Amino acid sequence: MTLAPTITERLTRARGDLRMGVPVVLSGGGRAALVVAVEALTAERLAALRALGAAELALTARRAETLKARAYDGDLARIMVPAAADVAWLRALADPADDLRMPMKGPLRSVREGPADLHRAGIALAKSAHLLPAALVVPVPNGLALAAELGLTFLPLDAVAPALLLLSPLHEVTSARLPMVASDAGRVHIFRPEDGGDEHYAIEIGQPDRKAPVLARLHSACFTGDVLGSLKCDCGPQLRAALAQMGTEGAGVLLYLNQEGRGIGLANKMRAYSLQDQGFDTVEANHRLGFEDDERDFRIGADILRRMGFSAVRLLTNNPKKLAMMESCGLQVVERVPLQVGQTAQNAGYLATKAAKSGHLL
Ligand SMILES: Nc1nc2c(ncn2[C@@H]2O[C@H](COP(=O)(O)OP(=O)(O)OP(=O)(O)O)[C@@H](O)[C@H]2O)c(=O)[nH]1
Ligand SMILES: [Zn+2]
Repeated sequence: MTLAPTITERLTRARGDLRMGVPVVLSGGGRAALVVAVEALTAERLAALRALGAAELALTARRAETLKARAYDGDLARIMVPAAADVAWLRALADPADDLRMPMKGPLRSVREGPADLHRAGIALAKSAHLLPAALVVPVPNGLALAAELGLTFLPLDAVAPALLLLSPLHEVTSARLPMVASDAGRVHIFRPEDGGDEHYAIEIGQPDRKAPVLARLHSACFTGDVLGSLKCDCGPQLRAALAQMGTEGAGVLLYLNQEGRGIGLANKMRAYSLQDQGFDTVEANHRLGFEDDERDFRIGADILRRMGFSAVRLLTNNPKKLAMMESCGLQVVERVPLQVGQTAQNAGYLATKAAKSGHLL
């Protein structure tokens, strides 16, 4: 039935549901479970969920490590939720904000038996909704009937798992001329993903030759650096220096990718900043929150460049992962153009950590 939402469209709905605290139904391998993001869970919903059965808390192995909980499933841990546990207990396990003030949260008992695929999908969904990567999972006997009865989004795992890995196709919505400080000959293109996710922007300077390597920059959104002039990172100066170099050369493309906080979203980045004020570095802070160092999908940048007609780039970056990803997406990187600007007393530690732990080139 062509009017029914596709699996990708249902995933987008599911992200909205999770952000509101509404459970979704995940089903696969003859099992089904209600899944809700801990960050948005209310006491009323928790009570209603517990009336349906025993709950398990799915956390990433990164978060479990800080909590000293066993992660029998490799990349994640399934924590048994005691009968007396309330929303505050669950939140404290999901959110590291008070870890140092209240380090003893256990003893935590992890589930060892049975598959973790529904839990894994729940965590992936919470991450993609830019919520803390923690999901409450309540097994139910008949997921499809329950979803129909309660009007919940129903997600079959065999379709969801591959869809979560796919890059949603993007298309250009519109473009317009934009004279800028860096160049009079600017044009902003808006690209929209078909899955209803965040739009991304391409800022084209001049009229770059599609047959020659283009001076290109993949810039990830940084509200604090780009807009507020934060001294904690180098994003704002990098943004302006990249545009200035394109202006001087007369041609280039800067992609402004809405992947705030290396893909974890602004709220989680601010949580990471609070942890950094407690003494953790940029990588440790991500891990304590349950994220990997870098959750960005650089395929988006390669896809947009290709759609604009480019096949080779001179890439402005210090990040070797961006170079590797461009190449693996079929874009030839003929040159890495270093972009070292904006060093401050406040970001020296941040830049040193990126060089030491994330392989950034100096
Ligand atoms: N999670 C997290 N994100 C941060 C932090 N500081 C900056 N960011 C984000 O990191 C991203 C910076 O991206 P880029 O400018 O592409 O930096 P990069 O990966 O170092 O690569 P190049 O600048 O190309 O060398 C932006 O999305 C920022 O919002 C932090 O401490 N934690
Ligand atoms: Zn920044």
